[in-house]
Amino acid sequence: MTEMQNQETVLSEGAVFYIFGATGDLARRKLFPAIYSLYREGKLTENFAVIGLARRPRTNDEFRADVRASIDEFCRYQVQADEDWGQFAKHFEYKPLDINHVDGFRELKIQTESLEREFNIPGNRLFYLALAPELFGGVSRNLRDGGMLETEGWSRLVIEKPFGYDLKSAEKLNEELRSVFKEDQIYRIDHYLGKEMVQNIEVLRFANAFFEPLWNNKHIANVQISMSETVGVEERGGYYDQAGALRDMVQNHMLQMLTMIAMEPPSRLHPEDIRDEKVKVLRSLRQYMNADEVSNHVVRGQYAAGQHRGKDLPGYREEEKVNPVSDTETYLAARVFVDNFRWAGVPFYIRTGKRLPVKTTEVVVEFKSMPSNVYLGSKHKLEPNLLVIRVNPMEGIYVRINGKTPGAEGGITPLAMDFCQSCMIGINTPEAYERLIFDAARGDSTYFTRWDEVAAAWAFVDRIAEAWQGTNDDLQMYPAGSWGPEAADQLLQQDGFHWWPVNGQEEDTVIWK
Ligand SMILES: NC(=O)C1=CN([C@@H]2O[C@H](COP(=O)(O)OP(=O)(O)OC[C@H]3O[C@@H](n4cnc5c(N)ncnc54)[C@H](OP(=O)(O)O)[C@@H]3O)[C@@H](O)[C@H]2O)C=CC1
Ligand SMILES: O=C1O[C@H](COP(=O)(O)O)[C@@H](O)[C@H](O)[C@H]1O
Repeated sequence: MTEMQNQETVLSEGAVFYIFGATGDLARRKLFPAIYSLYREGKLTENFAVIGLARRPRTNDEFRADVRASIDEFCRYQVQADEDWGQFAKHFEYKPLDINHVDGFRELKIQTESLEREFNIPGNRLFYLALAPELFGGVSRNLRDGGMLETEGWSRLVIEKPFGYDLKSAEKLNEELRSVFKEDQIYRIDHYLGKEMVQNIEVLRFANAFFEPLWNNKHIANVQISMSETVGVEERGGYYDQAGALRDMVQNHMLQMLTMIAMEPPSRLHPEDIRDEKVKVLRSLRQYMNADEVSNHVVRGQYAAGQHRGKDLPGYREEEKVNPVSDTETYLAARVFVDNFRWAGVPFYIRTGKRLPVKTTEVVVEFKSMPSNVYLGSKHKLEPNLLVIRVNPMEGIYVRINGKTPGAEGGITPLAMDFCQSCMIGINTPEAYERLIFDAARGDSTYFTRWDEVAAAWAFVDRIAEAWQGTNDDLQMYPAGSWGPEAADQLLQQDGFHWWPVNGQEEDTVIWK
């Protein structure tokens, strides 16, 4: 199924899932727990198998023990009883394989056919590459040359970011994949698109009569997308030092969220119609024409040594596998414009950073203020209405309106209408990877990025990267545990705005009042 959105709630047909990189971090923390959750919820029935692949030797029993340990540590469901575990675990096998050797793929074919017979699976094959992107091309070719794509069912490739380093390398990678798979067989993961509240943006916008008529430059003053993280680069210093915040977060997650906010209503709720509208937004992004424009609109920073909740934290340059004189940005804020009819003149402010005081992802839509002085006198300044979509880790929707101050003569106070989804449903909502693996298996590509989206996002990001090349004049250091460079605040002050909520809070999560 490529065109229509598949609304199937159970994977009735069954499939073999191949986890390339089965001994790695992503498989352990996200993929195995996601598969278990799907099974526990009945979305995967008994007609599935999982084959873990990596170079390290493992017996099937050792592999199943690894999978169990990962579920015990990271899954939102606990394994209930040994019989249940045995029933689930028998679907897992391991094959040691170096992706560079085609012989291993021929053996994999034999193993696959045996599992397909055992579990009554009609030849559907989902190849999940939890591998470094340099290996994607080789795996694809060897899947073809080893006969793995000769099947009566479907074959799909799921790949992780980063999708290239810039537009040129992304094009090359895409050509390698496309020499084996068709575009509609390729599922490019952006895990933010699997998040509950990111998917909710469409519903909020298109299912509520009171948002869509105001959703334009006549009524919206600005949009803010903030993704702040308390963590540093952890053990990913080698990768991150090449990527930085621009490639790690902006090229994918931030621009994807921006497209969800800014896109036109799709003609139908079909994957290609939705993706058509998203790519139009990416193509409408105003390109910075030179280094001056980049420095006027983009702030980059890097964390220095600092403190968070009384704990001393090292600077970025002291992190493992990071170049001690690195200029890589760990913080980025930018003023972005979507130059189309709906959004002309509305700034979209985006910011992301590591080692900030709070872990939170939020989208704030700030509406234009009412002309208060007409009826209140100029001494009253009304606060603007806000719509806040709280994505992560708290999920919810906050709407701020103005109301009469109780008991006071003529007083006006901002009131909060705060829907805390996490408080009502708890953290037991499906994780992004659960949704995305399930969507890929049922052939729904809505929340995966199409090649033209990836290319348009790189074209935007490349201009910034090029302007930064060979100079670090504008790189601002900020203490770990702070809200990043002051220049990011000035970016908004220049336009008469400020970041919401006002910075400086130290709580576990941002508090909206
Ligand atoms: N970890 C995360 O949270 C996220 C990761 N990603 C992306 O996902 C991908 C995987 O990340 P992650 O799991 O962290 O990486 P790891 O380094 O932890 O794992 C890499 C895996 O690749 C296997 N591997 C390496 N070379 C070969 C080879 N020649 N043949 C077969 N297997 C090989 C390794 O196993 P062995 O050594 O046994 O061969 C290992 O299982 C990367 O592209 C990363 O950027 C994206 C978002 C989040
Ligand atoms: O893709 C990435 O995302 C994480 C943040 O994801 P979240 O779901 O925890 O908000 C980020 O830490 C990482 O650097 C980046 O590669």
